[in-house]
Amino acid sequence: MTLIDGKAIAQEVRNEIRDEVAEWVAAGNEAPGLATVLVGDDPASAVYVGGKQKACAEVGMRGFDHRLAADTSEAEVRALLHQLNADPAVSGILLQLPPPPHIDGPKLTEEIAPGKDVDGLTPISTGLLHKNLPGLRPCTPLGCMELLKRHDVDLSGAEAVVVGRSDLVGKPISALLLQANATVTTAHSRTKDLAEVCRRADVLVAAVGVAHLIKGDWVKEGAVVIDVGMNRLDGKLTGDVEFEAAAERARLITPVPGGVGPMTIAMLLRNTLQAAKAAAAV
Ligand SMILES: Nc1nc2c(c(=O)[nH]1)N[C@@H](CN(C=O)c1ccc(C(=O)N[C@@H](CCC(=O)O)C(=O)O)cc1)CN2
Repeated sequence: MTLIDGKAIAQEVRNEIRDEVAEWVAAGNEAPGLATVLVGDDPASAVYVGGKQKACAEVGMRGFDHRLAADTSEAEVRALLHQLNADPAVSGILLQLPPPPHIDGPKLTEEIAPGKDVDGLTPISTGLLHKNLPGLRPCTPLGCMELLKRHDVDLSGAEAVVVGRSDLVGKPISALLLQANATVTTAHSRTKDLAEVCRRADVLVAAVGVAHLIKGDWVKEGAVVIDVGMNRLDGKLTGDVEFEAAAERARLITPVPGGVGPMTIAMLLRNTLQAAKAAAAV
């Protein structure tokens, strides 16, 4: 079994982006700018947004860090998103999820201009993804695909099973795997005999958000296992897969932490650079 070191691969990607940004700026262009919008004081979200802003600075991008009080109204967040849409210094915008309960995160995300949608979550980006047209793709699914690519996993004709159907991960990763010519099954909470469905996977992606739901003996011998889960169990961060038991059967497997998670921010930087370049081309 080989461990997929997401932390190291994310660092490689970040180094590549830093060089590309330097080249872009040396050619006379403005540095790309990323605006993050965080509503409320969820501690995990604050850590993720802090990580995004820090990563931005490290690769030479400009950061616009908007932190709004937990009782900010939807109308106020919408107004800020519109202001950022109109700001030429801002190449990419994201609304950190989940927002407080009185705010409809997915609905407000729709207010982000498609060209600045670096989370790839607006209906326009979703349409472009499913049509396989150029556009911005969601960061975590992109990160999973990058891990598979950097480990030379041949997806053509492979049986891929994705457990989870969220807009953030499950649905877009299923679409990306299909575009890479895998035979894709999207499983979910109503799937009958989930164990048997998982056992046929050459590539198993767990993105369901339930700690250790995927048992070791659900993993086919020699499979590649990508664990997107990020669950707190007894104060410890853990994935959706029973790691030790799964690792005995898998050929390649991501750990939690240190697997898919760090790739999310690396891919966000890549999307921001892509958005800046696309904006300059029009
Ligand atoms: N607007 C968005 N909101 C959320 C997204 C997103 O892509 N866009 N994804 C997640 C949170 N997230 C980024 O926002 C994120 C999650 C995890 C990591 C990460 O590096 N995890 C580390 C462990 C960190 C820890 O100890 O807590 C790892 O897995 O090794 C980065 C970003 C939901 N919201």
